[in-house]
Amino acid sequence: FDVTFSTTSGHKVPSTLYGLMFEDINSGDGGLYAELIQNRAFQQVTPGTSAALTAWATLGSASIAVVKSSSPVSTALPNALSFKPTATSGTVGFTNDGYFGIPVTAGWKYTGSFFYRTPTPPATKISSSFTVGLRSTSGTVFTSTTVPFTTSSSWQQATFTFTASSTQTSVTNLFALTVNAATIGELTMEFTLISLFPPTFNNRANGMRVDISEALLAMDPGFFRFPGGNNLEGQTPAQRWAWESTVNSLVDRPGRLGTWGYINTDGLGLYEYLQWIEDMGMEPIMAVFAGYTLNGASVAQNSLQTYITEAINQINFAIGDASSNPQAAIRSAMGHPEPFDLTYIEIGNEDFFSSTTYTNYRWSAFVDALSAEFPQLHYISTSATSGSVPKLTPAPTYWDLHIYSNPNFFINGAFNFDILPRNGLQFFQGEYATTTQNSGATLAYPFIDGSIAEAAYMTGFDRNSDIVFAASYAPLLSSVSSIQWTPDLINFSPNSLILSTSYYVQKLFSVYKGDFYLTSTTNTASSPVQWSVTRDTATSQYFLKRYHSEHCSLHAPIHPASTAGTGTILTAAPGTMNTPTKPTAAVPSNFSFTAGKTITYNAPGLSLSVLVVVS
Ligand SMILES: [NH3+][C@H]1C[C@H](O)[C@@H](O)[C@@H]1CO
Repeated sequence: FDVTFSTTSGHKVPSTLYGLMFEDINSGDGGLYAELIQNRAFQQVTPGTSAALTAWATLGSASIAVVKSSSPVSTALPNALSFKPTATSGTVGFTNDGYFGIPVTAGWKYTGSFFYRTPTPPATKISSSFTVGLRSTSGTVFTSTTVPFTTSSSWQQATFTFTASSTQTSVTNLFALTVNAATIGELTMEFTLISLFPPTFNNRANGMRVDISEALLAMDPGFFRFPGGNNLEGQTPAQRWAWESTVNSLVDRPGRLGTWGYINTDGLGLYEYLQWIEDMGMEPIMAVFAGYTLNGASVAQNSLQTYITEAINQINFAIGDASSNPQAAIRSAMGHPEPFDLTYIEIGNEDFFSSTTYTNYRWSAFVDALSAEFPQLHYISTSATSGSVPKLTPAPTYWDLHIYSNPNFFINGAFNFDILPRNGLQFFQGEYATTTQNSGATLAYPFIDGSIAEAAYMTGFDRNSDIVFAASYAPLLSSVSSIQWTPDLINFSPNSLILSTSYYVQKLFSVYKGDFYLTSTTNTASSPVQWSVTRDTATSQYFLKRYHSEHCSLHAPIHPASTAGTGTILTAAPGTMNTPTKPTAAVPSNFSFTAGKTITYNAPGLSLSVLVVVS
């Protein structure tokens, strides 16, 4: 195929063109959010049930149960772990097995804390010490430290650190809190908010996992859509993601039964999201609950004001003036006096499942009220997973559309945006992924056929980035041990990541998006080769991204001076996927080539190549 491209005509590429969509779908607690202790505060559990003790077990001669504390540590955290030795000597205590394991990594400084009290302290106070540490399930202690205590009926908070001196290949490890029974006899003590963090990204307290953050940072992501997705909505209004329950101290956060059927601690709350997004250099696309819930119901028009006010307060938490606005004052007290950067607000998620209420009143009620309060922000309307541009009043200027399909759809869809009107409406491909094979078979992990098909579709995002301002694969993350939606861009275990073939496609397009799209000859839809050419003005590099579904060569004239070029190619045999057992079955490789007046480049089928030349 001959490709010619202009070095002058084209259009700017928005910095937000490629980014990340996130919600807690087996991906927040135990994933991006770095807390290592599962069920750390017994949130939203029923005392006395075995489920209330998820992840906890006794160690030695002791008994434990979750109780409703007679004097809770806070209103938000009414429950506590009641612990009682059942012997008067020996080491006794309890353990937590983490989120499907706990990594022990040499050099890591772990930071922990817990609240404790003695509901009925002895007349003569007892002073002793707890030992906290990490150990194998067979009792080998990898690291530990001691925390002195004196019995008291009021809650005390202990803080501690310890450092691991070895790296354990197994993650089947335990956090243990023990005490010498000889010192306290059969005394009942209560514990809650028992927390342990590894090193976090940018060393933030209550922060995010380093390896996941770094893998995402390597994608040069332009934006971060949060907190959902379905997890924004909940099954009922009472179960929605309510921002106010996710801020202030961890003792003030009750947690909630998330949309995906497990309890969210909300330790990853609005502040942590915004701080991490800022640390990662991304633009937030912050969603507000808009009155549609996943039981199919919509909040009635005359009951919306509560949620409109909640959305206004959520935005003020992010960008309000801390000296005059109470929600902004919470942000300031948490450590960020200055407003966060915020431009985009999404009103709801996939609201066209509600058929009429978004069109009839919910969109206009929210966007009229919010744009009156915050005229400087951009408001994104949502859609169902397909469908035409929504008929909304006021007409949206930004529209989020989602598509999950098979390789053929994405290969045939490379020109889907070329035919759309240039009338001011900006598109956000907020969720997309190859979820099935062309046969319809579902995918446990992305596979090269689907990832390369996504690349064909993404050449369309480059070419139409005058009206496509953002695009993100979904879902972004999932634990390998607890999965509800496949495939995912990245899967993770407690100490490893599986970067999928689609991860590499997203990374190549995002890292080489440049800042200016150069008009080039194009192919036709469903062709076996699609390409896009962009330029990075600062480095005067040209990026030629090419998707190949079959072997062919491509000739591209390169303007003066270029002699040497560097390239990256992702290719693999049909059906190849990166999995927990074969995490690097398909990874990109780099090469160099001689540039000149033209480039002749042969690429195998099922490949994505990026050719970089300096003009
Ligand atoms: N049903 C998908 C669409 C919704 O917005 C997400 O929560 C789900 C997984 O990405």
